[in-house]
Amino acid sequence: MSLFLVNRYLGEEEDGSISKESRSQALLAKLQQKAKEKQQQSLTEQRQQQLPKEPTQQQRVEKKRKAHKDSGQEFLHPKKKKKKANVHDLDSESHDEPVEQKKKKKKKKKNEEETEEEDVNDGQNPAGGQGDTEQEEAAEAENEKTAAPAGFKVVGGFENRPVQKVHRVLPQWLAQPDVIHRDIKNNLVPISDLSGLCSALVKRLQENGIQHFFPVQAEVIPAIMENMQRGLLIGRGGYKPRDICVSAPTGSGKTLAFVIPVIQMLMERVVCEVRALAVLPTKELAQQVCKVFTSYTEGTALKVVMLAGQRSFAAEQASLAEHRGDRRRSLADIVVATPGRLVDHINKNSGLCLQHLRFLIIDEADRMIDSMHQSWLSQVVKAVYKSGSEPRAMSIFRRTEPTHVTAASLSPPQMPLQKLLFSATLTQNPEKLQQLGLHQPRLFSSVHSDSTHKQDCFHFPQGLTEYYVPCMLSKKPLLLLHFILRMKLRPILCFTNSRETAHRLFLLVQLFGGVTAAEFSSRLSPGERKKKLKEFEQGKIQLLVSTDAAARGIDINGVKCVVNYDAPQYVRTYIHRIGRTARAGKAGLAFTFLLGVQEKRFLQMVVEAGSPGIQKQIVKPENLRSMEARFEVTLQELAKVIKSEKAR
Ligand SMILES: Nc1ncnc2c1ncn2[C@@H]1O[C@H](COP(=O)(O)OP(=O)(O)OP(=O)(O)O)[C@@H](O)[C@H]1O
Repeated sequence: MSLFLVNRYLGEEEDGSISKESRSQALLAKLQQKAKEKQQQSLTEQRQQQLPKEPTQQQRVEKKRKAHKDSGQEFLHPKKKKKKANVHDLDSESHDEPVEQKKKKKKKKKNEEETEEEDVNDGQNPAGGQGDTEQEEAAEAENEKTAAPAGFKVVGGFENRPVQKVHRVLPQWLAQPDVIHRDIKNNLVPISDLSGLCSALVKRLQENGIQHFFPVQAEVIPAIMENMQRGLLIGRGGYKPRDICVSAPTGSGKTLAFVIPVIQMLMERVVCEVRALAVLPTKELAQQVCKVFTSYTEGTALKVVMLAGQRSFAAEQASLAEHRGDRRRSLADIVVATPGRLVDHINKNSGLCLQHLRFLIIDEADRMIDSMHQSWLSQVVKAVYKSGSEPRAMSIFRRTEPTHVTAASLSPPQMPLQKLLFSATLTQNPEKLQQLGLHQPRLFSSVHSDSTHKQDCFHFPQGLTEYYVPCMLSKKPLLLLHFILRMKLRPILCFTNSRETAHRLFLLVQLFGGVTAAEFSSRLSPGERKKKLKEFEQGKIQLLVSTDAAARGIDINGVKCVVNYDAPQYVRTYIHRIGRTARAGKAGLAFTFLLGVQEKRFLQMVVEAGSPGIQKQIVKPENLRSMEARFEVTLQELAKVIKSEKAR
């Protein structure tokens, strides 16, 4: 039995009498005939396509007939006219003068050539017309050039259109944030107006001199605490609470906006477990936030531990948990950490258990997003959803890693993990924020950005006055000395772009004399840095020359003036640097020294970032003259000091 039946096409006549050869010839002839037909069809199609552009011969004749009628001249059909012209030429040839004859001969020859061309054109002109005027001839010649050779389709008609600008459309949560007032002084809210705060916390606030909440605190604290009625274990209505993003100016009080509600919500906890984790980019910032947490947990059972590498790993480990036999007992409710050290503790299984984590606070969030390549967040999330040692039946509030929201995924009650993001320069780039895996985020912002707004526009502290000082490179140190010694602007926090510049400038000012100065950079140990900051805050140091190590988040009381000795390259750096002054609604001054070549770009950058206005401050050369001689001597001394430093 055959499995397959193959039918072959044998042509229309399935006559076995016809030989194979003649059949194939017949087929070939048929195909050729079809190809010819197709060719002709495509030719007629092309002609038809061009027809609307070119009037038909009949239309042209009609048009001419009408024109001649209007002018009262005799009308001749183009073909007849051509014939007549030829006859006339021949006639005149025999009667004209010899010179004229020559000319006419030449002309005739030319005409003949042209007629030949026309004939060729006629043969190929799809419209089939014969040009009467030179313009028509030119047009037909052009047609000949562009007409497709038979059987080919000419591809074309492409234009160079300008590319349309793509307008950014922000997701609704980013485009329509809960607005925070920028004006602190006129929008203070008495602490008694905020319900839900326990009396111990209110008392602590008052002891720290806080009678009113700043606008950011008045908005964000209730938003974090709105899940409180359900306790820690389930979000409102059984749903996972929304993550919260806060973008508010430098010095607007963002730290207390998360410290207060987190403490309030953890206050009622029964078992000590790590339930809040605050991650900050630097040791100094971790220390600062840890200090605030410690201050407000005083008198409560809550314990705060810092993991930032200030102490040895073993010491940090010991502060996290204690082990009795095979039982582990957590010693920390709130952990404040830098990402590197945190990952170390997670990986080395040092006793840090994050399975009960309720709040993940990401301060200086935009900077933390930039450090996402360290994958600290994915490690934290992994540790949070790690299955515990307790039996499955016991863990009623067992956590599963978040997936798509479905009825099934929502049905078992889960202890929620809520992310709280804070920054003065929070990115509005949804792609970047997406990296944080936010859950139905809610944005609080002092910048109301509609969807068409320029990307990343920020608000500056209201009490801040910005200046730029045009200067020459060689005069920069003198300018700084002029600001401290003549204008008596102190204390000054001065920023340079490198630690070498910071060091030399510090040495120079110290050698010049008349002012107590210090440097703040990675040249110093963490202990030394801490000491310098303290002395600066206490007024023992009048000029602190720093790298960007002190640009972000550092809260130093009483900085009246910030000087950008080196212009910052990025607008975020500028905002954070100048944000070390004019904090908590106070006034402050910011000066930026600009070389001629830097002016245009810098000013444009600052205006685009949303600066309310930066003013020009000119320091006349004669104001610096009296210090110049001393300055020259100091420079020589500086060279010696640096040489000896290098030798060492
Ligand atoms: N309600 C308040 N009343 C009085 N002072 C306050 C209040 N809230 C905060 N402060 C003070 O304001 C200063 C700035 O606060 P904080 O450091 O939290 O600002 P920030 O918004 O985090 O700034 P940055 O963006 O620079 O980190 C601190 O010295 C803080 O003690």
